[in-house]
Amino acid sequence: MPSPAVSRLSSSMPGVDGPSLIRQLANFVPPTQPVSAGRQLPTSVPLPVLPAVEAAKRLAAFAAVDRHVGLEHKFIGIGSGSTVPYVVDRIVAQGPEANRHRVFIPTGFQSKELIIKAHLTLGDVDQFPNLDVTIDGADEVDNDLNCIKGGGACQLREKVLAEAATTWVIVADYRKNSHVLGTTWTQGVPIEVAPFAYAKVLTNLSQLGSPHILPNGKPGLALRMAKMKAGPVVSDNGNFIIDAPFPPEQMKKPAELLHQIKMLTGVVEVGLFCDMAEAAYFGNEDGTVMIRHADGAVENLNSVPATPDLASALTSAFIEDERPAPDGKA
Ligand SMILES: O=C(CO)[C@H](O)[C@H](O)COP(=O)(O)O
Repeated sequence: MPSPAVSRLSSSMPGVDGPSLIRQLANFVPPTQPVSAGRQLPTSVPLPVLPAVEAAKRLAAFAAVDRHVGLEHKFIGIGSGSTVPYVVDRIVAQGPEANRHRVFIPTGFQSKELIIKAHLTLGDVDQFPNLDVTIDGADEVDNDLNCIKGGGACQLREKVLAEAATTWVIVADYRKNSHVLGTTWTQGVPIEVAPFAYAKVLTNLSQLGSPHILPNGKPGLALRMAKMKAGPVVSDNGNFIIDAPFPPEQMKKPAELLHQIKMLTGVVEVGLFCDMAEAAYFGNEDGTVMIRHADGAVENLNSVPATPDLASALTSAFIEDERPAPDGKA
């Protein structure tokens, strides 16, 4: 349902319906404040229209920053992936004054570069082990906000920064919103392993139930190989990555599976993040954002403000509570 503002606008523009206007608004990049000694983004010209998935990522990131990065937040974890650059853009748009006394902690090489290029202050988690908030992407998120992460091989640092933060928030596009992990992210649970132990861990994972060939005939359990380099992917920590798919019966209990895998000697970290997220923000194709909270509540935002409003954050269009009724009836 379009917000009142969108309805008013679309009724004054013949031939423009609410959903299409929402889509256009979703593609509008807001004017931003120049950052001292940093890059200066356009102040009035919208950037080129993004493909729907990119626009959805941007909406999710903007909404999450507006809600979770306030003036009082000084130590901020920045995750990895293709959604996170929009998180940094929105933080930069809060202006130099908001960012002057903040320190940003990256989950890997990519986010370190983002922080440096945005002229934000870079720190590391060994200097700042207590973060106010970390915002990160995810490869898939289930009903209980458990996630698969590590598509970019960053899960070790990502989990450290998730645990170090008072609040851990996920930003993603609509394709990541799932009921059972492994439904859309089918290549398996990313597992970081000590290089010399990889063959032993592969054997262990096979014994745990990860198939070498999937039921559809595609390759299953495997050491992740690099695309533009001969040999395996090497993580920012100098380790290898194994991708281990498991049948739905095991993926339905991600915490149990996480503990089983983590107990294998040679495993450094597992890309299953269970019971950690406070909220997941999913940008949708129609320009709306769905927020799923850890307690089961679901909010739908019909729009995201063009510029960050540090005082009042977002306006919730409406709130649906999807928690089961106390008597157990739907
Ligand atoms: O876990 C990750 C990297 O290890 C990323 O957060 C995950 O792959 C999501 O990335 P994107 O925002 O590109 O979908």
